[in-house]
Amino acid sequence: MTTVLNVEAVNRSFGERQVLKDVSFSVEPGRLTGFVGANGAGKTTTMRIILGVLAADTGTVTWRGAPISRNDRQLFGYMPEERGLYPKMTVGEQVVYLGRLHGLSAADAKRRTTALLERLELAERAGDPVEKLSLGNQQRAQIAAALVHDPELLVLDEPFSGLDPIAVETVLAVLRERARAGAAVLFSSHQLELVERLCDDLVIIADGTVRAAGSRIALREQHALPRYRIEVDGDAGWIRDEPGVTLLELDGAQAVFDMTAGADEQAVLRSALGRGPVRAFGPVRPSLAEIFREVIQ
Ligand SMILES: Nc1ncnc2c1ncn2[C@@H]1O[C@H](COP(=O)(O)OP(=O)(O)OP(=O)(O)O)[C@@H](O)[C@H]1O
Repeated sequence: MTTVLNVEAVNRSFGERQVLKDVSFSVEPGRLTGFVGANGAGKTTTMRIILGVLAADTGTVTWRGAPISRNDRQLFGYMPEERGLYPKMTVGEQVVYLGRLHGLSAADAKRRTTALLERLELAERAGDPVEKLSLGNQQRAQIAAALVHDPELLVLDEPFSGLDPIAVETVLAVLRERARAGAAVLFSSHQLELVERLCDDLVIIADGTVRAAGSRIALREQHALPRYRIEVDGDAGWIRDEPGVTLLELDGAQAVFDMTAGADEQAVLRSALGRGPVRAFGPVRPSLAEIFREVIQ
C-alpha cells in the first residue's frame, strides 16, 4: 500500500519541555487512522506540525514523498482543536468562503456546501450565524468546513467530542465515505470504543512517544492473549481441572480461561465435546482499551 503522509522522527519542545520525542508514523490513502493518547500526550502538537501551523524542531513530514508545499496544503482539510469559525457569519456563507479559500469556484463551493450540509443534517441551519447553533451543530459546521474542498488528507482534532450518539453516527458515515473515495483520514479521539469501531489503522501516543502503530487487526493480533471463551450445555465448571487451564470467569455454561504456554486449547475442546454439545469456542481478542492500557504503561 502506498503511504501518502509520512511523519518521520519529529521532535518538538516548548521551553525545556520536550513534548514530542522521535514521533514517526504514516497515513495511508483510503483508510481511517485513529490517533489516540491521553490528555497532553502530544496529538494536537503533532497535528499542528503536519498542517504547518507549528514547526518541528527536528524531523520531517512528507506528502507523497516530498516536503509539504503550500499547494499540497490546499489539498488538506483540517479541523483544529480550537475550532475557529467566525461566530457572526452564517454557516452556509462560511463553508462556501472556506471552499473558495481552498481554490473552488463560486459555483462549486456553493454546490458542495449545499450537499455537505444536507449530508451532515445541518441544511436547515445554513442561514443561521454560527454563534446561534448548539455546540454539537457548530461541530458539524466545522466538519463541513474541513471537508468542503474534498481534501485528499483530512486531519481532525477530536471530531466526535461533544456530539450526541446520532450525530456521531452521521459524522462517522461521512468520514467513511471520504476514506472510501480515497482520502487519507487522521483523527484524534479519546473515545476508544469509537476508534475501535471506526478506524483501519491506529497510532497510540503517550508522553510524546509513539507506543504502537499499525493496522487495528495487526495490533489486536500482536496483543492477543492465549485466552479463550467456551460455551457448553450445562455447567462449564469442570474446565478448571483441565491441564494448562487458568479459569478467569465462570458463568454457568460459559467460561473464559487462559492457557499456559505450550498447552493445547484443542485438547480442552475435545474434552468438552466428550461431555456434550459445545455451543461456542474461540480466542478472546483484546479490546482497544486493553491494548491501550498495555502499551502506555
Ligand atoms: N504552545 C505551547 N506552549 C507550551 N506548552 C505547550 C504548547 N502546546 C502544547 N503544549 C504542551 O505540550 C503537551 C502536549 O500537548 P498536546 O495539546 O499536543 O496534547 P494532546 O495529546 O492533544 O492533548 P489533549 O487530548 O488534551 O488535547 C502538553 O503538555 C501541553 O501542555
